[in-house]
Amino acid sequence: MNNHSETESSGHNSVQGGSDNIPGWTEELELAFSAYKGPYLAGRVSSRHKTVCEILVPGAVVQAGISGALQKIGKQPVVGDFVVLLDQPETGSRMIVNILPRKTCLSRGAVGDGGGEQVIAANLDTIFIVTSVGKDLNLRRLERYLAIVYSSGARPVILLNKTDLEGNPARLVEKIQSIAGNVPVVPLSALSKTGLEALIPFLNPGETVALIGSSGVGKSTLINSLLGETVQRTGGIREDDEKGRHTTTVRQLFLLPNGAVLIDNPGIREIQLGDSAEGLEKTFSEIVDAARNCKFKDCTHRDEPGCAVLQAVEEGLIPEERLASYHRLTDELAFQSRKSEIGLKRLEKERFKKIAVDIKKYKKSTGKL
Ligand SMILES: Nc1nc2c(ncn2[C@@H]2O[C@H](COP(=O)(O)OP(=O)(O)OP(=O)(O)O)[C@@H](O)[C@H]2O)c(=O)[nH]1
Ligand SMILES: [Zn+2]
Repeated sequence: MNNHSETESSGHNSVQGGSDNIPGWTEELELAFSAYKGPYLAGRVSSRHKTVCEILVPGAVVQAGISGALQKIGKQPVVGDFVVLLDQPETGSRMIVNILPRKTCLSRGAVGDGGGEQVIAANLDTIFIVTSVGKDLNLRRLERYLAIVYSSGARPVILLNKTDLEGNPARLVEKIQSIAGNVPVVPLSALSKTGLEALIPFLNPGETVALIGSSGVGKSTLINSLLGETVQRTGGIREDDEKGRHTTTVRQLFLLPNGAVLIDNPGIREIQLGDSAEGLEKTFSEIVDAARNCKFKDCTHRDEPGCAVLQAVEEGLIPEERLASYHRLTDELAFQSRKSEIGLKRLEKERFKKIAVDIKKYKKSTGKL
């Protein structure tokens, strides 16, 4: 507990200073944090704004800036991060000075020139991929989401929502299961609150679950149903985001009564395929298995002779559209990594340009020019 100004508690059970410990805190984190002696606090990032983060500390939600040293080395705290705060009672402020080791990491290939990956959220145990009956149901899109989730290290679970609108949900579950391997597929209706009990095994105390899925599939409705109340989703603070646009931010971390944490973050919802090479292999494991028997080691399974994958398609063991989807996603990945490589090269060039200018300045100042 501390005596600084704290965010007012608004009463319901989203994380608003209602928790006596840090949700998701583990013994490993305790150990990592024990290295810090002095006026340090541990906390968890519940939302991220341009320059400040909202942090859950035992019994409160506080705001903290990000230390210059952390920014200098390019370490950016994200939602779900466990962080070390330097408490500065004399100024009444707190500063994030380090990020504790991440267990899992949801990222996307950065857009723009920067290259590299952009981490969106950390320490997610499970990700609910939400889809719904009707026209949102798209196996190819689900494959894409699966690849993303696999590469994050979190466990994927597919939720088929709005089953109240479907006469035969079991048929759809079967269809999804055909591309999902061992990933659980849970039919439910967030609106009529049926089937929610099947989610209990994935909502364990201390575990963190995030939701992804297209707009309109019912993610907000599901969160509300799980929390058993209507959470205010409007009236958030307006603040500049990274692009300098105004966005409405809302509370993004919710604590279930049993101690499970739900994260609903716009950046997570909109995730694109990033650096998911490993994720693709897990998503299309039957293709990877078949590929072991291809004649050429670097077979692309398009038109090579002796391709075991094409053979499996020919024999009807692997659906043609499944291979097409694999090709589409691997092409996309190759394109993105080329793009970020170009971005990195450009960065490098700029860095050298700056060094050259610095040398010039130095020579000038020392009269060597
Ligand atoms: N029939 C039916 N409608 C549902 C169900 N769940 C959600 N809806 C409706 O679907 C619409 C979209 O639901 P939201 O919860 O806002 O969807 P979302 O995924 O949060 O959408 P975004 O915020 O745009 O990403 C709303 O009109 C909901 O009432 C369900 O189980 N059955
Ligand atoms: Zn092949």
